[in-house]
Amino acid sequence: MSCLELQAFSVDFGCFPKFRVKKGSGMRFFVKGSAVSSPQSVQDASLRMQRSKKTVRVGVLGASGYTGSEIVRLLANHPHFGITLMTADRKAGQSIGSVFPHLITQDLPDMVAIKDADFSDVDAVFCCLPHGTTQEVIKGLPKGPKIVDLSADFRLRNVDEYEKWYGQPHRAAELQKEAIYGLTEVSRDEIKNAWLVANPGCYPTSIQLPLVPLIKERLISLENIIIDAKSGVSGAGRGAKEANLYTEVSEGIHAYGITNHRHVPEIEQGLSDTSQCKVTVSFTPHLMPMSRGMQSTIYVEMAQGVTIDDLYKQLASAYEGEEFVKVLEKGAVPHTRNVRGSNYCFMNVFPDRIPGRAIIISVIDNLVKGASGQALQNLNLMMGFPENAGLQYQPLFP
Ligand SMILES: NC(=O)C1=CN([C@@H]2O[C@H](COP(=O)(O)OP(=O)(O)OC[C@H]3O[C@@H](n4cnc5c(N)ncnc54)[C@H](OP(=O)(O)O)[C@@H]3O)[C@@H](O)[C@H]2O)C=CC1
Ligand SMILES: CC(=O)N[C@@H](CCC(=O)OP(=O)(O)O)C(=O)O
Repeated sequence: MSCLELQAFSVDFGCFPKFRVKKGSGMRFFVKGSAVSSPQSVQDASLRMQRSKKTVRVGVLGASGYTGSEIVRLLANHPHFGITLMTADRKAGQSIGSVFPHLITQDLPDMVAIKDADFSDVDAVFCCLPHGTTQEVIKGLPKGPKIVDLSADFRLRNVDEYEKWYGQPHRAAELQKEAIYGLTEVSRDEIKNAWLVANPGCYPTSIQLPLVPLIKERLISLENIIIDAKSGVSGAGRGAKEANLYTEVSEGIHAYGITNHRHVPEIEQGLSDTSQCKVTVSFTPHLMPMSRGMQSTIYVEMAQGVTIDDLYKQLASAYEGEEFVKVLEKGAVPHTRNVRGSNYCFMNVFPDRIPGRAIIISVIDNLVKGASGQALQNLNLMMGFPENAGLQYQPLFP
């Protein structure tokens, strides 16, 4: 079968992706990116795709990492998004199943290096790369695909702040102006019209979701906000680091980034935008001996005359009708284990024993609502699909 015949064959089946002959690898047939041995199996795979009715071609950059693989897991049940491109760095050339055996049943293209990626076959991209690398990669992409960037590279509007906190100059300052900060429940309308969304960090997501509605209604003081936050180790990514060895993180917890964690400016940017004046916070993250999960315990002063009931009512009304943010019944304590593997944020507010103060607890799965789940929520909006498409996973328990 010639290339032309192949193309005609693909048009007959009227589905994506088009059959491609992999560059430099001789004549092989590729359907949904995976090598197949004969036109008959091409036909079978094509029919499978047609039956799946997926219409949006998605690229996952950094599929061999934790957030990238979580995107792959979530998209397995997505009604409209199908993966046509996956990239890796050290693991380029490998299949997703060989790098992540829990994904072995996924019929997907092998991962390629970004320099070998064919972006003509994608309508949307999830960029799951380390910050710094991301700016260069996104700057170099062809115009067209919508992009959700999971890294921190486009989150801070002020590029000088980026340089200060990330220790390197911003290398795509012109694109920064076009990026929309993607805290879905807060910026839904802007996200719908964006082409580049900066997905929030995991800590900033768990912190801003409860604080934004309270600050908006001026129910808490903007001073003395104290945040004690805890993260599972997957928050640090899959790359091997001595500090993340089992022996270093098990059977104990420790604080890190005290007074200088790079999520501080992101949290302060979001809270200052809400209040229209400069908000500063005390933020201390901790590493917990668990693979995923995040809790933020936030200590605030209530505004003059405000009661704990006012805070509770405001949170309940702000998130009434929201599928992924739940204010628990009064007195119920949010647990990270109750949101594991899901896109939920559970929160609640408690009176402190010191009059006038309140304690807010917010939990998420750092890899889902804190990263890939929220990223998918955002891309659903950007592509005009229901926000919950592919995200209706119940939490894993135990
Ligand atoms: N983990 C989390 O909970 C959260 C992470 N994030 C952010 O999401 C992004 C991804 O994080 P995560 O998945 O945890 O990270 P991982 O370290 O697990 O994965 C990083 C991915 O990027 C690839 N990669 C690394 N360096 C390069 C490079 N120079 N060029 C091209 N590809 C490269 C890796 O490929 P290979 O493995 O093949 O070398 C891998 O696929 C980061 O910016 C992170 O800060 C955001 C919110 C939460
Ligand atoms: C446990 C752990 O190390 N967590 C990471 C934060 C998670 C994350 O990846 O945040 P960004 O998207 O902003 O990079 C950290 O503290 O740097």
